[in-house]
Amino acid sequence: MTQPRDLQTVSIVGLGALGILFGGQLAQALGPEQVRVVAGAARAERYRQEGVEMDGATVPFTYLTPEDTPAPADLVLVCVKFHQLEAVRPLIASQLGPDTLIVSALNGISSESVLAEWFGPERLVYAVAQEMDARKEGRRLIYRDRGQLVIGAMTQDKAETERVERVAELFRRTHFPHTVVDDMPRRLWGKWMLNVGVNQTVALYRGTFATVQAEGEARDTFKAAMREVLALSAHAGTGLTKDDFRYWLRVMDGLDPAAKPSLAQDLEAGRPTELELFAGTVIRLGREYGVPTPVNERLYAGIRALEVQASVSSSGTSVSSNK
Ligand SMILES: NC(=O)C1=CN([C@@H]2O[C@H](COP(=O)(O)OP(=O)(O)OC[C@H]3O[C@@H](n4cnc5c(N)ncnc54)[C@H](OP(=O)(O)O)[C@@H]3O)[C@@H](O)[C@H]2O)C=CC1
Ligand SMILES: CC(C)(CO)C(=O)C(=O)O
Repeated sequence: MTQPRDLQTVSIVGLGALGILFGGQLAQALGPEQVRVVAGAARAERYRQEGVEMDGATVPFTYLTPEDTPAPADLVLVCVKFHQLEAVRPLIASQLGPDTLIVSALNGISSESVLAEWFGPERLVYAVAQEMDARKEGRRLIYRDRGQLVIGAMTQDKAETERVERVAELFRRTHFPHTVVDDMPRRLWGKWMLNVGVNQTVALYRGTFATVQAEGEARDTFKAAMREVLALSAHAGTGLTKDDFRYWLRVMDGLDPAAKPSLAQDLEAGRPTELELFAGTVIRLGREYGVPTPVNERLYAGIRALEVQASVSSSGTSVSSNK
């Protein structure tokens, strides 16, 4: 049997904060021809005209549409928001050859299962994006910390471990910041626990990371929302412990106090948020396992109300474009 070749070409789907952050680092190491950004015709044309900027320079990507894709990619890195996943399904499909792998940088515990259902579980390498504070403003990436992608196998399956190793080899070769872990289900749930706490609390309090880094009501809410995920984890068999809780608290305390998590960025910009991925999922799982989730219910209601306010105040203007 022939071994799949080393990963050489990467297609980025979703050129936002993480797409630029990750794609920019890969393009620097692999060269612009090897790192392609895939989009529909109108978006691709905008990117070709305007480009995107990281660290004060235009990132030299190759921009493709599904129609002008010359050959499949070795790896597709998915960097859209969860509610944009359905719209980019054909873009991802257009990059796939027999051995193409898919990594999802999305937050939450759902995107990989959706992608596995669409494209086959044998393509997936699970990942968690952590320790960055990135946002896209116009064509520019703004960040203080680059963070890293943590990858790992969800099962003991040898084929899955080999897939993880193929991606790890690419990351080592390109000096891409990453860690390979052997407890990926816990990592996925741990990062989700952090997002449930920090993304939602900062959004509700209309603050920054500083809002939850200081002792007080907001930090208490942040921790209480995370504790509900800890309780769910015992039922889901993902084994989050108090040590995980403390680890993710330290990760959050290390973020730029002046920056904001992605959900707060979306709310402020009047864009749809990933609320369903966070409180929406906590509440649903709470009902399933018989675990009370009052803090997430409060966060859900509060953020929904702010979303309605934001869409009313921006009515008449388009809040997001899927073209
Ligand atoms: N920002 C962060 O620091 C972190 C984010 N995450 C997670 O990573 C994921 C991505 O977040 P983030 O990078 O912040 O999101 P952004 O909103 O910055 O980026 C998403 C990008 O997807 C593009 N897009 C939307 N719809 C389409 C479409 N139909 N076709 C092609 N492109 C499309 C948009 O491009 P355009 O701008 O051209 O419209 C947009 O910029 C989320 O799940 C988030 O929770 C995880 C860790 C950290
Ligand atoms: C917590 C954080 C900032 C990751 O570093 C994040 O995941 C987000 O902004 O969605």
